[in-house]
Amino acid sequence: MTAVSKSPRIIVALDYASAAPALDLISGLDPKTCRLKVGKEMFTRLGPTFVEKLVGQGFDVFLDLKFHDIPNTVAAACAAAADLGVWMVNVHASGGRKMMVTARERLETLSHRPLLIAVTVLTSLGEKDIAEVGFLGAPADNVIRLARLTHESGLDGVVCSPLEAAEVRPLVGKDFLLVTPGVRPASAAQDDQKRVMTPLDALNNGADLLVIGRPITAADDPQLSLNRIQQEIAGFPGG
Ligand SMILES: O=c1ccn([C@@H]2O[C@H](COP(=O)(O)O)[C@@H](O)[C@H]2O)c(=O)[nH]1
Repeated sequence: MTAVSKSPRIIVALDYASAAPALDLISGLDPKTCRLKVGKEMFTRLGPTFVEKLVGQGFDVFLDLKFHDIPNTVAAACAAAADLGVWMVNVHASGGRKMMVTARERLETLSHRPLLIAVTVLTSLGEKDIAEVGFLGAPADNVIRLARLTHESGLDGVVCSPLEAAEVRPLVGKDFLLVTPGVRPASAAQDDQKRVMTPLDALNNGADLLVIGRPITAADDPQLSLNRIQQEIAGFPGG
């Protein structure tokens, strides 16, 4: 497992329909004070060139494409992501041990090896949702099971909700990254997220990195909204 700096703790999820508003926001950001996430929407619209542009500006870029396929396909996709110079990539833990191990081993052959993490249970899913797709138990039970599997597979961390961070932490040690979307300042709308916590509560509960999108990107003044979140966590080590 690669030791990683947990600071800056905020990863801004750039979920925009075009490059212009994203670049407008980024123009006021400092790579030393926040990281960026490119997800399915922007990657599908703008492709690898957009990702390389952000990397070229000095940002740690989390390419959040949540690969889920047979081991060979996922490993090749992770290697393609690594070629873009990104800081972190992810897969779905439910793709299984062989898939995660194959992806990790493939990345280990490369000169630039991004961090590799796995999604446990999407933060938009609640108890009823996961029962409907056939998962037994509460969301936290499934997060714990998949976090253990991810840890055993030698990955660098997991995506989970901040609600589960305290239960997962003792099972995986301090260096295993807990990357948490489902983060909402107290005044923000919950949107389609079901398992949420405020930024400061998330860190106090054991989250390492906070993925925050709409509370920043959909705000009237995104920069102000980000500044407020940064102030909220400023007293937390590395915040
Ligand atoms: O379980 C997950 C995994 C990924 N995400 C992604 O994080 C951001 C959250 O955006 P908000 O606007 O702050 O809700 C988004 O890009 C998701 O694709 C997640 O929310 N939950």
